[in-house]
Amino acid sequence: MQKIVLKARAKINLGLDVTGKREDGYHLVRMVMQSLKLYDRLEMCVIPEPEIRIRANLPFIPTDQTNLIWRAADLLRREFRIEEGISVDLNKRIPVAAGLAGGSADAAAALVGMNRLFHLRLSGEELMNRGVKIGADVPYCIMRGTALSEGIGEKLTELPPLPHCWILVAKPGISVSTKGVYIRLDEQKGWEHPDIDGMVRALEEGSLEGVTERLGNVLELVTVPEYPVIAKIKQTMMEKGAEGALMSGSGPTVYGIFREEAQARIACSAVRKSGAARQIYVTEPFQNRRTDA
Ligand SMILES: C[C@@](CO)(OP(=O)(O)O)[C@H](O)COP(=O)(O)OP(=O)(O)OC[C@H]1O[C@@H](n2ccc(N)nc2=O)[C@H](O)[C@@H]1O
Ligand SMILES: Nc1ncnc2c1ncn2[C@@H]1O[C@H](COP(=O)(O)OP(=O)(O)O)[C@@H](O)[C@H]1O
Repeated sequence: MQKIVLKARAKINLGLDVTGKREDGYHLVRMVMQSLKLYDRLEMCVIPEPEIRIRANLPFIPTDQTNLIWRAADLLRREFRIEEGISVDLNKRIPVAAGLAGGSADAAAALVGMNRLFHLRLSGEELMNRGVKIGADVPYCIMRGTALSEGIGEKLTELPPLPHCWILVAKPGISVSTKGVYIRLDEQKGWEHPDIDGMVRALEEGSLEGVTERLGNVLELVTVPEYPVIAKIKQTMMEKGAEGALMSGSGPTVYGIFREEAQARIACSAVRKSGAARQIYVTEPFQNRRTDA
């Protein structure tokens, strides 16, 4: 049986602005997205039984229909009337419910895997159109690299790569609901919008400083007052030499951007010592777009 291995990359939001709301409750966003080298590993193979079988290395990851991998496989199995089943072995390394799009990245990888295993010949764009039915960030997780994300997350524009740097990600041991954070943002009277256009220009100029001085995420307006640990981690990272630090997505993960690996590692030890987070990784931007959907 043919077996394929895929890497599902985590993402961070360098910029996240909310500009409106659709009638179905989804928010209109303007986000600068960046993939990370941090990844989950998926091993996929076709099985004769008409089932979607998922196994995961961590006990708390759902392996039933609520797993986004299951939904991705089911979507293509139904559309293409595939009779065989699929087995997926998930090795999860991306912190879960963290604002790092781990589930969306897994779903994106599963779509790509199904496309290859069953020779469906769908283009990247065709996969992205299906991906958004699973989650707003799935199309971006198919594209990867540095991108501007608009609409609810499905309108994507490729951007020049983030200049090389080191990224420290730290997830505090709290859980926040993405839906809840967006709903609570609606209670805010208005907010200062992050300079997304300026960040795009900085990327075009290849200026890391231009990016780091514009890091901004309006969802922090909801989470930072409620969870002081987020501000605490940001402060520790800044004190240890980060060029900038921000919460990713709906949180609670905080990342810091460093010019040198050694600084990132010192900051990593400081965050660990402070007890503010246990899941902490030093990683780098991942810049390869998916060319082989
Ligand atoms: C906040 C972000 C930023 O990149 O990332 P995460 O924190 O999830 O990583 C995304 O907008 C999350 O995208 P994703 O997690 O794929 O969203 P979905 O599963 O489609 O939606 C979860 C819930 O979030 C809300 N939602 C999501 C996206 C969006 N543009 N507007 C919304 O209001 C909806 O209430 C929805 O029910
Ligand atoms: N493949 C998956 N990996 C992780 N979580 C998943 C997956 N499929 C479904 N989930 C569920 O989705 C929730 C959010 O997961 P995740 O994608 O890691 O969050 P976020 O979008 O905030 O990064 C989890 O609590 C989990 O129950």
